[in-house]
Amino acid sequence: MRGRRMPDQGDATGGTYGTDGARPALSAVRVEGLWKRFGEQVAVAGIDLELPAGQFIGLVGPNGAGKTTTLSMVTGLLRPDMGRVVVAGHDVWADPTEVKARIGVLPEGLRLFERLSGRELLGYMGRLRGLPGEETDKRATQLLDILDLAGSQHKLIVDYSTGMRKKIGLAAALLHNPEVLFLDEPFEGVDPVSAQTIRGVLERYTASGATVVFSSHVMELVESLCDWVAVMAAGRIRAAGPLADVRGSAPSLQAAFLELVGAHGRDASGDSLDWLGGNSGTVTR
Ligand SMILES: Nc1ncnc2c1ncn2[C@@H]1O[C@H](COP(=O)(O)OP(=O)(O)OP(=O)(O)O)[C@@H](O)[C@H]1O
Repeated sequence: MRGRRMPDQGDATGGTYGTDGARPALSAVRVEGLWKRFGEQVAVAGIDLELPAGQFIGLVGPNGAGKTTTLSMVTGLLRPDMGRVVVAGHDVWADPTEVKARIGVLPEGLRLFERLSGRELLGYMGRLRGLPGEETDKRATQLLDILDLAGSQHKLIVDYSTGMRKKIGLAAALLHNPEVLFLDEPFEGVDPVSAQTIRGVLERYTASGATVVFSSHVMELVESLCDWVAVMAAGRIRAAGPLADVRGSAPSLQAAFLELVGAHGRDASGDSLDWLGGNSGTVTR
């Protein structure tokens, strides 16, 4: 079986099963019957999902699949139309303070305090999280150092590059040592050296028992990083489970993904783009 193939209607029970079929004792996130509609557009169509704790989890899907909307609802940034989310044992909407103390979030299009320096931002986040000043300073120094931001720590965030913004956002999300870290496209705009650094930090973090949930389009990255994946398309979960189970007999996660999301019939080698390229001739009026 390939992972857990989800039925087309959003009525799966959402359990997570290991390859031996055993149910793990702990789940970091439990999603039940989650729906979100924007006008006529159904962004998330009744998903059920249980994400195991202590794993590196990838949420993958094509553009518009509903990944950001799902992560926003799971992290308490967007209220669902229907459904329930439990993170680290607490209901996200009934018990938001408990949940927010236990999670870190790096959202898509992260808004930062542009007129603070990177170091000041971490100082501010430490206070917000109730950390003692000395502890904040120690952690900030280590994070800035490992993320190669020490040289830019006194620069204003407005002057940071895209990759530097991702890294300072990640540092801010990790500062309070959350149980579960949610990252929306964390590697977008990040150079390969920084990506390797971020990867090292996250691997170390999950090795200590914490959970990372991240969304990405980059299958090679997901395949090399994740222990567990959920594939989403058109607002529904198409498959979820340990990476090897979801990949099944396909040669790569990319191949399995294309099959799962039904990306057939978009072959660009036909004549539908016959005007594109050097041999197409010029348009005459
Ligand atoms: N605020 C909004 N208002 C209206 N429609 C929205 C809004 N947010 C998302 N949508 C729609 O909901 C659907 C899911 O969008 P979402 O951003 O969750 O997808 P995604 O999987 O994160 O896509 P991408 O990989 O391109 O970022 C899309 O059709 C999108 O147009």
